[in-house]
Amino acid sequence: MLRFSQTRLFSTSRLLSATKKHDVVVIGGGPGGYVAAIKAAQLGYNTACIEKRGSLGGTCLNVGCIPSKALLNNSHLYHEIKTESSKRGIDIEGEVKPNLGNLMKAKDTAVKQLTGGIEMLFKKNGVTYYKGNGSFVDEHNIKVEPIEKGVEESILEASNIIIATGSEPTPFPGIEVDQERIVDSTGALALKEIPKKLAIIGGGIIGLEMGSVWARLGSEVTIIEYQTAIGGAGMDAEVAKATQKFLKKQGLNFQLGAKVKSATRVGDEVDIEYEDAKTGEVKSIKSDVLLVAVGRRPYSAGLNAESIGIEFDQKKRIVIDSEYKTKLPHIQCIGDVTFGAMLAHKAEEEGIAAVEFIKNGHGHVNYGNIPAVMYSHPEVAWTGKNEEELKAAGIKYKTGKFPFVANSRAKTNMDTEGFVKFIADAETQRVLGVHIIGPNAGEMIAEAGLAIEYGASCEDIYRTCHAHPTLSEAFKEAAMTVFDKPINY
Ligand SMILES: Cc1cc2nc3c(=O)[nH]c(=O)nc-3n(C[C@H](O)[C@H](O)[C@H](O)COP(=O)(O)OP(=O)(O)OC[C@H]3O[C@@H](n4cnc5c(N)ncnc54)[C@H](O)[C@@H]3O)c2cc1C
Ligand SMILES: NC(=O)c1ccc[n+]([C@@H]2O[C@H](COP(=O)([O-])OP(=O)(O)OC[C@H]3O[C@@H](n4cnc5c(N)ncnc54)[C@H](O)[C@@H]3O)[C@@H](O)[C@H]2O)c1
Repeated sequence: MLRFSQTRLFSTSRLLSATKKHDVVVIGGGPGGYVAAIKAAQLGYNTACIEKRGSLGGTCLNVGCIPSKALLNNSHLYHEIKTESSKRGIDIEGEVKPNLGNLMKAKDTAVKQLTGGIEMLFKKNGVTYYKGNGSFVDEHNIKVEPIEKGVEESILEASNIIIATGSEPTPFPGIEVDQERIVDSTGALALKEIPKKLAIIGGGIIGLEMGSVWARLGSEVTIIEYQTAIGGAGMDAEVAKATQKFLKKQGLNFQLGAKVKSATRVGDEVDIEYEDAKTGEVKSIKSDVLLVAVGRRPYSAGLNAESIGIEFDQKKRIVIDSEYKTKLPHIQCIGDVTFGAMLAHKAEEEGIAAVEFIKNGHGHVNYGNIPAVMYSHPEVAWTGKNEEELKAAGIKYKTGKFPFVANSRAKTNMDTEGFVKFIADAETQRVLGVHIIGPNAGEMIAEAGLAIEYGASCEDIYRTCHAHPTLSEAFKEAAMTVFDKPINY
């Protein structure tokens, strides 16, 4: 009934002439949506993906993972060259200075190449790409309002629909983002000059990654965080403490347990007022730029999902069941706009699983083993459980740690900050969680993921031969320390 009454909104002839039929229509071309679309096409479905940004890849490739990692990598190189060259035996004549224009150009090139690459993959796999805003007309029809001039509006009729509309920065009530002096993560990735002073509200992953970038380039960075620990949700408390310590050594300032009351742009400065959550003392600082990074919230504006009865929870997440189905079983939802960690690889996994549910009636994502990586230097990475979670669940565990200062490769690389920490079941030795601070921790954590997925014990890991001299030997030795003694420490 709904379907017929709502299609009357359009003139019949226009609807018929522009209606295109697809087996699967994906709304949103981010890591969740584009992966789902490619997988669906590979499984033989006539598939379309609607994206309104003008380029594929979503938040991650356009204004998230990829541009931030480009800036993190190159600012790290700059900082290393400037501060470490001479002790590594490289003499540099003249001043080493950042070239912000070229730094941004390198970032933009990476973004362009990778987003363009997805368009190629769509072509290769036969996914039809609609550039425009997708909104529900009824339970099976989606209107595409094109972003390009001269392109006709389309109606897509779909047997299966996957919503993957992502997330957006959570606004801070009363603080207006102008993307110049008061910025969100998108603005922080494109500053026109290096701020002398950068204040950041939020000591989560975005705050710490962007704080690292600009501190390396010369900004005096102050992080104002409401909690008494940094790192956001999921970071093991011991790791969070150690992370704060190394970031402090790198020049980042921290105001923890601090409740921001207001931030106002005054000319070319920002006045920020915050309150010590314990004492109530009100303090203020001035900065040239303020980054607001207090989390992200699900995004579904312009989707018209409410009109067809899609259910939302109080946090505006689309409610789904274990097969990613919304209240309407042919409409699934994945990625940032629904439950779980807001991470690109989590969205990708869900994209594949959702399509497999359509095809085979089963799919799989292990939410207990989604790695998280903070791309500071050293990197911070973890997967599985942290100590706090195991204590709360009453599970008996043992921990073991091996520092990179005792690892031969880290030593030869003069890159010894950090450690590998294992958490294992006290009785069975089964690995429950791994938490790493260290060079290339983001790569190393994949080994932990595999171990947890296959139910490996610490012994399974330390009896596996690891090449010498590699950083991964620290991983092996950390596994040894849980129930045995390490060799090199
Ligand atoms: C600065 C920053 C750094 C990050 N770094 C990392 C990282 O290193 N690793 C990591 O795993 N995660 C990172 N993330 C998080 C990651 O970007 C997200 O978790 C991921 O992009 C979510 O994917 P998604 O497909 O669910 O949504 P998104 O990537 O947000 O994509 C959704 C897409 O849907 C489109 N859309 C929305 N509504 C409609 C509509 N009605 N019609 C058509 N199109 C629509 C949007 O334009 C958008 O392109 C970072 C995020 C930020 C902000
Ligand atoms: N490397 C990565 O994987 C990566 C990088 C960037 C972003 N992301 C994802 O993007 C999402 C958003 O990142 P984020 O850093 O904005 O969120 P976050 O949730 O990681 O951290 C937000 C921080 O802001 C603090 N905060 C909230 N309100 C505050 C207030 N009023 N005053 C002071 N502090 C306040 C919180 O306590 C928290 O520590 C996260 O889910 C993250 O997973 C991932």
